[in-house]
Amino acid sequence: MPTYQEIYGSEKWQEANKCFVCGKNNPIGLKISVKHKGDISYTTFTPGPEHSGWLNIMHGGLLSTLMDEVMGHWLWSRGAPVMTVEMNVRYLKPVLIGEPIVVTARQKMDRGRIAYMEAEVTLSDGTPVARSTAKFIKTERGLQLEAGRSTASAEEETEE
Ligand SMILES: CCCCCCCCCCCCCCCC(=O)SCCNC(=O)CCNC(=O)[C@H](O)C(C)(C)COP(=O)(O)OP(=O)(O)OC[C@H]1O[C@@H](n2cnc3c(N)ncnc32)[C@H](O)[C@@H]1OP(=O)(O)O
Repeated sequence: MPTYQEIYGSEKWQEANKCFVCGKNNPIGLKISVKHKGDISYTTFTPGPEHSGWLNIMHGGLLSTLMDEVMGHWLWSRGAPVMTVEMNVRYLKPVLIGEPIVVTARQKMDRGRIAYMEAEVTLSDGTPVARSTAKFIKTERGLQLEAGRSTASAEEETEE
């Protein structure tokens, strides 16, 4: 089986990437790009009406999705293929439709197989609007599932 670097690092994958958040070729996706600087990863996003929950307010689930993604990219881009196992989210202020936001993530602690991450969403003037802490597990299980194996056979796989 190819390594995750071979799959996810290749141009071919960039084309095939159907990730709802970062896939450039997902027609209904958010199509964000995550950047990395020092010990943080970040992205920017401006919600449109299609990202609403309450009228004129960005859906909170999408704020969580963005934080999950940027925390995930922090780890992937630093050599750890991971899956999210836990997330806690605090919504501080509503984000209005059309209001640009910045999503930033960093690692709090690396404890072997589990990475403890934190993320924050701010408005462009720096006002915090949401925060998250999360745990990610280092695993290539998602890749095994992607390669067409069943969940049951992936569960039998112990070497990672
Ligand atoms: C080349 C670079 C390209 C870069 C460009 C690519 C970019 C690409 C970016 C993608 C960014 C994605 C961002 C979205 C990320 C998702 O959306 S991931 C999808 C959502 N998450 C999932 O689907 C996970 C579902 N859960 C599972 O599949 C399984 O539960 C898991 C996580 C694989 C764990 O399975 P398992 O290994 O059988 O679990 P288990 O034996 O119970 O636990 C293993 C160990 O972890 C511990 N553990 C498990 N859960 C927890 C927990 N919640 N807390 C603490 N410990 C825990 C256990 O205690 C155990 O510890 P030990 O006993 O070994 O000491």
